[in-house]
Amino acid sequence: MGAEVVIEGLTKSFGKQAIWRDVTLTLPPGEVSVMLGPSGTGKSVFLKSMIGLLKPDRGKCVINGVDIVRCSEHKLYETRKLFGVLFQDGALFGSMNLYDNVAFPLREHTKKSETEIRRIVLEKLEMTGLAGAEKKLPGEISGGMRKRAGLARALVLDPEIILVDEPDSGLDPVRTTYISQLFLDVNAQIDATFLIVTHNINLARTVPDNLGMLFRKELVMFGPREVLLTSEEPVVKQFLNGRMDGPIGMSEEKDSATMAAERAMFEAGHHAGGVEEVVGIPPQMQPAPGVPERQGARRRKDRVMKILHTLPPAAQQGILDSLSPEDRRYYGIGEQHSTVGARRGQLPTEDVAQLPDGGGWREPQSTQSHPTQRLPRYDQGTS
Ligand SMILES: Nc1ncnc2c1ncn2[C@@H]1O[C@H](COP(=O)(O)OP(=O)(O)OP(=O)(O)O)[C@@H](O)[C@H]1O
Repeated sequence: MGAEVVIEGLTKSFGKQAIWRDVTLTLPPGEVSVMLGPSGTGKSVFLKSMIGLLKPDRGKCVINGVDIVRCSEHKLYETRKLFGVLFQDGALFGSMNLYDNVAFPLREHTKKSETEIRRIVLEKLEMTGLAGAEKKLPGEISGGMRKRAGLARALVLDPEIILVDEPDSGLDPVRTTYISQLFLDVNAQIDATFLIVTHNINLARTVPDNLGMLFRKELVMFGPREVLLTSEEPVVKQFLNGRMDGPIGMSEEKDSATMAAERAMFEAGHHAGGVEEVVGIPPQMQPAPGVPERQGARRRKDRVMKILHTLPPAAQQGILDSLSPEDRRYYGIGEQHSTVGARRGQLPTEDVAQLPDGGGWREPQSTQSHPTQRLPRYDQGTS
């Protein structure tokens, strides 16, 4: 199973320029999470901070009991081995063929024989759909293949956590969907914890278990996908619909005068961009046929069912709607709970979290106090 990553109060600035502050979230083990955010909000800085390539000013990032913000160089070096990172352009060595690129971490960080290295490299190339391409140079292949080769290389040391920086950059929407499918297939096969940073709306809507968003130098929200996909928070709605109408401006946050002037313009009929406003929760992409079931998805279902009553009503409804008849029986959800609105957004814990004895994913101690970080609490009878 992938490692859990617990981030608390993480804050980063460069000199006087604050990038983000007090970021608190937990990446649940083996689940796929996506961090959204307008350009320049520090998503890449966030990834680099998680692997200790940049040093946050304060806060914690704890992996397997090691806080990588404060640990020794030796511990940091050891903990980094848990990560596989897929950089935007694949970060391949241009002069090496794909085989040598993928073999590189094994030759650098292990004492494995060339026979063993060959077995691993060919397995990872196969897993990423690159069997037969081992002699190609990065310059001879498409952007999508370069990304898949970068992913193959990220996989050779059997990572527990995979970080992906803007997988869609330079890819068309179809290739972006193919690489998304690959992430889910790989997740199903190795059960690693994934964090993908992106501004791709389709990917955000259909791929992750959890969604977060950085804006105004803060984590606006982080929680189960259903929470952000049904959120009424203006910045989240604007971003997920790719429209001009909202707090996000051309280069950064809009001031209130600009926002009011633009609002008047849109109300007068000017197109705010984007297509029709997309509402609701599209089904999540699944591993391809023949690929094992995602263990992370199974644990995630248990986890969200336990915190269901703390989530906003629309998110509760979305989660209930996604349950199969077997799931409903397993969690003890009766027909009377098919409409959350009828219960004014309050599902009593005893009705929604009847996990069989000893079964189900145990929520880690550290996350119990913030199942959906930075969200207002919704268990106060909000209708
Ligand atoms: N090493 C650095 N030194 C100083 N400033 C930096 C450094 N790295 C990043 N920044 C600044 O941090 C801010 C956030 O950058 P970052 O690349 O993380 O944003 P992003 O959200 O990933 O953007 P995009 O979506 O456009 O890739 C930018 O203003 C950038 O100039």
